[in-house]
Amino acid sequence: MSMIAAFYSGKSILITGATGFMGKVLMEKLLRTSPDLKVVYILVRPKAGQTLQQRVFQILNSKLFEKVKEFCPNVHEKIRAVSADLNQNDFAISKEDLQELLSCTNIVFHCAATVRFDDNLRHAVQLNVTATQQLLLMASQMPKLEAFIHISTAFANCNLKHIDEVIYPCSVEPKKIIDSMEWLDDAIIDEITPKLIGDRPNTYTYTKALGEMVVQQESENLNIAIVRPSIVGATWQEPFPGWVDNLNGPSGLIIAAGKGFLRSIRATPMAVADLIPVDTVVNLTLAVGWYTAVHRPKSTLIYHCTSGNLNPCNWGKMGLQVLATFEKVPFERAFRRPYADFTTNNFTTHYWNAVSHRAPAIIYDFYLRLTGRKPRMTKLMNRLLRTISMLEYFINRSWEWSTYNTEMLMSELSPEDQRVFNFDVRQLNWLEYIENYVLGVKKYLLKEDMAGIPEARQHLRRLRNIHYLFNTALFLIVWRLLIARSQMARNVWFFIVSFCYKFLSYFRASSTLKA
Ligand SMILES: CCCCCCCCCCCCCCCCCCCCCCCCCCCCCC(=O)SCCNC(=O)CCNC(=O)[C@H](O)C(C)(C)COP(=O)(O)OP(=O)(O)OC[C@H]1O[C@@H](n2cnc3c(N)ncnc32)[C@H](O)[C@@H]1OP(=O)(O)O
Ligand SMILES: NC(=O)C1=CN([C@@H]2O[C@H](COP(=O)(O)OP(=O)(O)OC[C@H]3O[C@@H](n4cnc5c(N)ncnc54)[C@H](OP(=O)(O)O)[C@@H]3O)[C@@H](O)[C@H]2O)C=CC1
Repeated sequence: MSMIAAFYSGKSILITGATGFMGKVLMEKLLRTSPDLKVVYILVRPKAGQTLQQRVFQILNSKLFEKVKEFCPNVHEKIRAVSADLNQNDFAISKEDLQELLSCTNIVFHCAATVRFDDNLRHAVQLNVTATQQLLLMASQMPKLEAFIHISTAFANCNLKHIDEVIYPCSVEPKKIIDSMEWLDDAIIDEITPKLIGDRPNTYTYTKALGEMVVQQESENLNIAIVRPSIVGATWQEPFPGWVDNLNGPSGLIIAAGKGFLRSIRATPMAVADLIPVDTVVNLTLAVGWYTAVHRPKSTLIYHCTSGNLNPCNWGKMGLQVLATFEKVPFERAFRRPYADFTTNNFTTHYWNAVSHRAPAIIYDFYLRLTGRKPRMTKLMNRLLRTISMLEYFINRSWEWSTYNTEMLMSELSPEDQRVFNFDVRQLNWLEYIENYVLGVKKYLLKEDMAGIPEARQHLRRLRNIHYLFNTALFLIVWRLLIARSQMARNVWFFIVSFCYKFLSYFRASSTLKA
């Protein structure tokens, strides 16, 4: 019997961010391994014309939750969606709901965040810092609370090269930042943002670091732990391999490369790609919840959920495996044949952006215009290049994260728990994982059917022929222009023609002699 699964039985668990990528997998695993848990409260905001119930219904009826229904047939009854907006005062939770949450919750998993790299500081602070502070305040009023688990990111301190499982202070106190967001206007906030974030690349990593400081300040009153995942990718094993449902991290780039939009990227092939499967993160998080509640460590423990120091793999190897998988399972209706390469300096990056990204987009838009359709490729390409420029920071550097606490926790688990809540990334076979990841992107993100593979291959053959035809035509045009204008080009041309003629004559004569 798994001790961790048994621990969650009969418990009331509060999850924020349960509609997000990680939150869904966390909820699924909890319900599958501890079907006897009392209730999972999830804080959800109504969104895009959908009511709360519709959002939850959609999640519980998705492919991800198919397996859980075998173990927990009454899964709908176990989930209690509470209307809440973390951007609002007191989360805009009704009095009755708040009362229930305060009096019943045993464990809190705080996953909600804005993970956008381009968010303005005000919004990022509101969600990643102020909301965390408010949630901690709520937690301090929960008499039955056993543990509060905060999900941060391994990149919160990406301005450092070696990162330990400790909280590093930011130069300005979170309280001061929170206060200043209330009275500063947007223009001033935009102006001071670069100064505040300093050598971090974006508001996301900065506000996650501030969020950790807020957690630390509350750690005397509460039993808290922090989990810091690195780049979270598709599932490795559970509930099935390759599940992914958003474009964050590598997923969007896999689509862009598979559809032939992304042809080159400024990345360091030898840099460590610190990817971590989402089910590994969830297993560690649940184990941390158990350990924090049962063993009540004296100080707030931070757990790095990273792969680099235990089972490193670099971007070069991953990129090659992504391309190899496209050969086996091509994506449908590609714009160009998938091929992508790394560039390593400014000049080659600009050159390939112009030649491989912008020029084909302009030509295609010209073709769309000619055929009476609305041009869209240049806009899409500009967006892709903007996205890449924001991810570049993370694919051109390597970090070292120590994992003492994570390894200590692994050794504390029973063999059964090590199996059921496996977060030992040393067992991960990267090539197999990446292949499943690409397949998962095709199936669950692009919703493409495997039956369409022959047609996708046929389409790629057509693209190859168009490519050859285009290159030949381009060569002939350039050559014709050169011959018309340059004596040297004419001389080279006559030399080649006479050489070919002599070669053919010799070949014909020798075959006549042999005959
Ligand atoms: C298995 C990995 C191997 C790599 C495979 C890559 C391709 C293989 C090619 C072959 C080999 C050659 C090269 C290989 C090189 C390796 C490349 C590695 C890439 C991996 C990089 C990952 C780095 C991530 C680092 C994360 C560190 C921190 C981790 C965290 O803690 S947080 C989680 C991460 N957060 C994010 O990823 C958020 C990023 N997104 C944003 O900030 C925003 O969405 C935005 C990118 C700024 C865009 O904002 P916009 O307002 O412009 O638009 P919007 O969000 O509304 O979306 C617009 C359209 O763009 C689509 N889109 C959104 N996000 C992405 C994305 N990440 N990639 C691509 N496209 C994206 C979106 O869907 C919209 O589309 P539309 O609806 O059609 O318009
Ligand atoms: N994905 C990654 O690569 C990594 C993620 N992390 C961390 O993991 C955690 C989860 O990330 P992930 O699942 O990928 O992120 P997602 O963007 O997929 O999910 C974010 C969640 O937060 C919720 N949320 C956002 N704003 C509000 C709001 N105002 N009120 C209520 N809920 C809100 C979203 O709800 P809604 O559905 O309504 O938008 C969603 O459920 C975050 O703390 C992130 O920092 C750490 C390292 C890497």
